[in-house]
Amino acid sequence: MKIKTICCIGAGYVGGPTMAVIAQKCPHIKVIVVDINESRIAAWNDNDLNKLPVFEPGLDKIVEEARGRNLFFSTNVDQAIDEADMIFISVNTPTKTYGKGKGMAADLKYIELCARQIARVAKQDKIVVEKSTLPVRTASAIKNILDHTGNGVQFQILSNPEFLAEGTAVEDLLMPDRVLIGGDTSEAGKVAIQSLVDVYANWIPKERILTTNVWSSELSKLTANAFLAQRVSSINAMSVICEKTGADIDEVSKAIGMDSRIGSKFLKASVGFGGSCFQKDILNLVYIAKSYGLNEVADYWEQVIIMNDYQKNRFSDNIITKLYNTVSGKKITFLGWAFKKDTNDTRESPAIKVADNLLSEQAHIEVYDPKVTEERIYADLEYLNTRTNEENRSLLKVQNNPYNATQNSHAIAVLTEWDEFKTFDWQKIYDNMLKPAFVFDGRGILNTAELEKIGFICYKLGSGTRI
Ligand SMILES: NC(=O)c1ccc[n+]([C@@H]2O[C@H](COP(=O)([O-])OP(=O)(O)OC[C@H]3O[C@@H](n4cnc5c(N)ncnc54)[C@H](O)[C@@H]3O)[C@@H](O)[C@H]2O)c1
Ligand SMILES: O=c1ccn([C@@H]2O[C@H](COP(=O)(O)OP(=O)(O)O[C@H]3O[C@H](CO)[C@@H](O)[C@H](O)[C@H]3O)[C@@H](O)[C@H]2O)c(=O)[nH]1
Repeated sequence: MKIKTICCIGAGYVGGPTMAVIAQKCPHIKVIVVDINESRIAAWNDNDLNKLPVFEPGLDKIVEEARGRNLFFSTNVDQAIDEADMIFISVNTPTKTYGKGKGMAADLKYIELCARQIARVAKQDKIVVEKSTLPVRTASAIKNILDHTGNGVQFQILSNPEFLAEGTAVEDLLMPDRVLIGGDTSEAGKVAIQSLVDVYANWIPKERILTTNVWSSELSKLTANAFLAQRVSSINAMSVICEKTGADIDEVSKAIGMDSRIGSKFLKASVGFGGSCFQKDILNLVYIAKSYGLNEVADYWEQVIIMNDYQKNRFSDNIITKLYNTVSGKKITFLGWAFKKDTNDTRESPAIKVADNLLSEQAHIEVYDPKVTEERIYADLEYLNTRTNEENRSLLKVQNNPYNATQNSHAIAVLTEWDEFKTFDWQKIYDNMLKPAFVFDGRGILNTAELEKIGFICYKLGSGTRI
């Protein structure tokens, strides 16, 4: 079946960039991205490309090229469903915050709402593609809803998990390591799989398009994230041993990463992993394992999260200890709030937990992040519910200039690895700080030897006493 019109429900960090790239690479396909969030859609349609709701290097150019030609953003979900031959579901699947599975299972209510809406609206056969990350076997629930509440039309369900990482979304979409498509093994299922293969084949070499059964595809997404997060927790577990022994985590990473069986990627020690996916997906995996009675498997994966929490708390504890066991009334500057560089996304960013810990010790924090807005930072703190909004606003200030943010500070904490931090005038920063001036590099990006020459007292995560 040749696809003429695609609809994507959910214009977020995945739906927006993914559909923009499909539209750019497939000018013969009309792509309509819909969302119930009106302000988000308005931002996707804004003439000022700096106002796109997702910041990703290179995305503005792609949107500029395709928008209005064959890429459209709209709030009219029904119309887009009706028009499309293929519907991607790319809505959020956060961790449940209520009821059974609270704090562990994925909340599938938005997925179910989409399925019910598709069933109600569709008057012709459709291919429904799971783009959201979902627990294994969700496709059967979607199929059930579609078949029982639909208008008698035929639906094929495909799983096509997204592997893009934020900050490199465009690159990842243009040249993915692989595209994974899972579908039914029936004849109709094979036709549906081929239709989606044909879409991607417009720019992706065929050998990189992998097809599997639907359950393998769903489970591969959770598995990939669990393995990636496990590597970060593993290297972070070694970082504390480095600090105790005088080994250096960057040297250890390089030494083990050159072993081709291990590989060099995802071995950068940090203040902890963040982002909307790793924690959510591992908790989901742990929940799935427990639901099958596989407690040892659940405990194994849960340890990845426990280690990550330890790393964030250890970082704030260390700041308190080094600042003579009290940060009360002291100004600490945060460089970075985003969960990684080159994104404005702050979901599960380690900066949030580190800030919360320090604010509970009555520290005064000033934050500088080149892309994250002030409202976002306050919203992140408010969500924790540790103290009132007014208290957060009086203890934490947001600055749009790093030199103002560091003025009269006792200490600087690097929470995100933004490249520009390396290019600051560190002498000027030092001159305007209180002494002794401390730097806590939670991302291992600064040249601590140079900073020490200036006079800073440096803590670099994973770097022990120098012999
Ligand atoms: N963020 C990533 O880097 C990433 C990467 C791979 C996979 N994923 C997965 O992709 C999915 C989406 O993630 P995201 O980061 O894009 O989320 P997001 O929160 O940025 O976007 C989801 C969008 O869906 C919209 N939505 C929810 N219910 C809707 C409905 N019924 N009708 C129309 N719109 C609706 C929301 O308003 C929101 O704008 C999740 O399952 C996530 O795990 C995310
Ligand atoms: O060596 C490393 C690599 C990453 N991180 C941290 O780990 C987190 C996640 O980083 P990354 O995986 O690069 O970004 P995400 O956008 O969260 O992407 C992950 O999650 C997505 C959502 O499921 C998947 O699609 C991607 O394949 C997967 O990499 C960030 O806080 C990073 O700073 C480290 O601390 N050290």
